[in-house]
Amino acid sequence: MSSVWEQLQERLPAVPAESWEKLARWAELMREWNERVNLVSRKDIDQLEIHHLAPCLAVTTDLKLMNGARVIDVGTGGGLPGIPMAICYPQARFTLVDSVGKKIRVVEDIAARLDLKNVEVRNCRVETMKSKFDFVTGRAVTDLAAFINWIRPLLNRGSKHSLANGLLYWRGGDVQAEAAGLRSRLTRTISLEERLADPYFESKYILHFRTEELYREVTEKPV
Ligand SMILES: C[S@@+](CC[C@H](N)C(=O)[O-])C[C@H]1O[C@@H](n2cnc3c(N)ncnc32)[C@H](O)[C@@H]1O
Repeated sequence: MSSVWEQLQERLPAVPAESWEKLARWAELMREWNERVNLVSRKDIDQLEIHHLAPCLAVTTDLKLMNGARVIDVGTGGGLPGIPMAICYPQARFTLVDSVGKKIRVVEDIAARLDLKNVEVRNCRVETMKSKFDFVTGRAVTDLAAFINWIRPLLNRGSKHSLANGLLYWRGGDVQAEAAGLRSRLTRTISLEERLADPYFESKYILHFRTEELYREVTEKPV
């Protein structure tokens, strides 16, 4: 049977070949830190590569970034999806934000030990951030309506990358029902089950909303 890394490489052909070595080193550092700080649930750490890394890497199939793209990972926790994305997109600049200092110090250490020069970390609540970004990413932070209200002011409009500037949110469950309760319309729904050819990811998605859609949450009156 092929190793977990061979499986990932087969399923994720858009991950640059030169990224895999750093991704393997990242997994070692995550396991080392997870002994001390709860970044990934202890019972799930054996499945780190499949359950946590693979869904973050799945975005590489759809998202191609131009040089100098700016991405903010909000509620990054132990650095997901921010660190794996920073490894795969060295041409882009990543800001990783979390309100919990203990987690941010881990992310800082991991980024330094991986020599990721395109990563900046911030220990703050996202609502206090002022800079502008092409993309916001988030995974398992809060419900979509609240998240959209926090992050909308951080987004630039534009469409020079393969996806229009906007929000990429990793979400499981009945996302169509949740999205139906929003005024922002989904721009694209990426099925992780399809991208990763694995039934474990049934009902798990990466949701893309272009920036303009997020303004519907505040500018349109309810019908
Ligand atoms: C469930 S964890 C998910 C962490 C990571 N994204 C992952 O997928 O493993 C949610 C994280 O969001 C952070 N968070 C929640 N609200 C936040 C806010 N307003 N600003 C910054 N971080 C926040 C929490 O501190 C926590 O680390």
